[in-house]
Amino acid sequence: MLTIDNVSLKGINRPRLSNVGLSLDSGKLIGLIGPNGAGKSSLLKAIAGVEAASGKLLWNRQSLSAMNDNERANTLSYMAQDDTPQWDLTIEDIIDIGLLKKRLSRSERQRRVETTSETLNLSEFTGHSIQRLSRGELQRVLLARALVSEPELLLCDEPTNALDIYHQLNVLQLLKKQSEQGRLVMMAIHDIPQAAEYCDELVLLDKGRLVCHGQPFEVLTKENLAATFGIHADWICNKRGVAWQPRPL
Ligand SMILES: Nc1ncnc2c1ncn2[C@@H]1O[C@H](COP(=O)(O)OP(=O)(O)OP(=O)(O)O)[C@@H](O)[C@H]1O
Repeated sequence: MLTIDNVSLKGINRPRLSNVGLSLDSGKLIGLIGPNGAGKSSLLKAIAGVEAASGKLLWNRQSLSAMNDNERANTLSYMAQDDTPQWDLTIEDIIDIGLLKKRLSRSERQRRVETTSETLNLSEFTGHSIQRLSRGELQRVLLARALVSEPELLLCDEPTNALDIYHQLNVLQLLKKQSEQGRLVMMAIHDIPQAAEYCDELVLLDKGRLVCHGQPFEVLTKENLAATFGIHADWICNKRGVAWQPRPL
């Protein structure tokens, strides 16, 4: 269980996070939603320890900030938004970085890198330099680097934003599966219908504040969508499923 207690992070004109408090259970896929600048990335960075925030961040009652590098690496993985490594390394080298702090035999490392690579449809790029990949291919490599250590807590900042629709669905199903295996998976996501369909719970942020946390139907109310995104959205149910029609207020 992740406990986020009164977490704040300073910004330039206004706080990036203001007294955010949440309890999130393992075994769930959590979607972080909110408009640009709401604080989604800031919250993921604070949990990952990339940014030093005030307040408490506890993983199973143990302080994340008190963990040493090895303990942290054995607990969580963080996939940043739009990370662009400049090194001329192969995709296997990059995925293997996710195992740097794990004490595994060479063969076990190799096995895990291969399996994760296959899961993300990256096998055809074996031996390729990451400098020759498209943005979407690179995004899948960076997700593989986060997944390969099989972390209890997986933090992904917009893991699908550069992907084609096939790979978006593949990654969402994969993250869902990770949560079903007992992990806590948190992802920032802008696609509201996908967030509603795949996530067990949503966390709606706006201007660094927590607006609402709950099941998708509890969070995606007309009032919340109007107040945070400035949109009016009708959810339409018909024989083909559920669609939504957003328009500016
Ligand atoms: N390093 C930084 N120093 C100061 N302020 C920052 C920094 N990074 C981001 N901010 C500000 O903090 C606020 C929250 O940014 P954050 O990146 O967390 O938003 P977000 O919800 O992830 O947005 P987006 O949907 O655009 O990715 C924004 O107003 C942003 O301008």
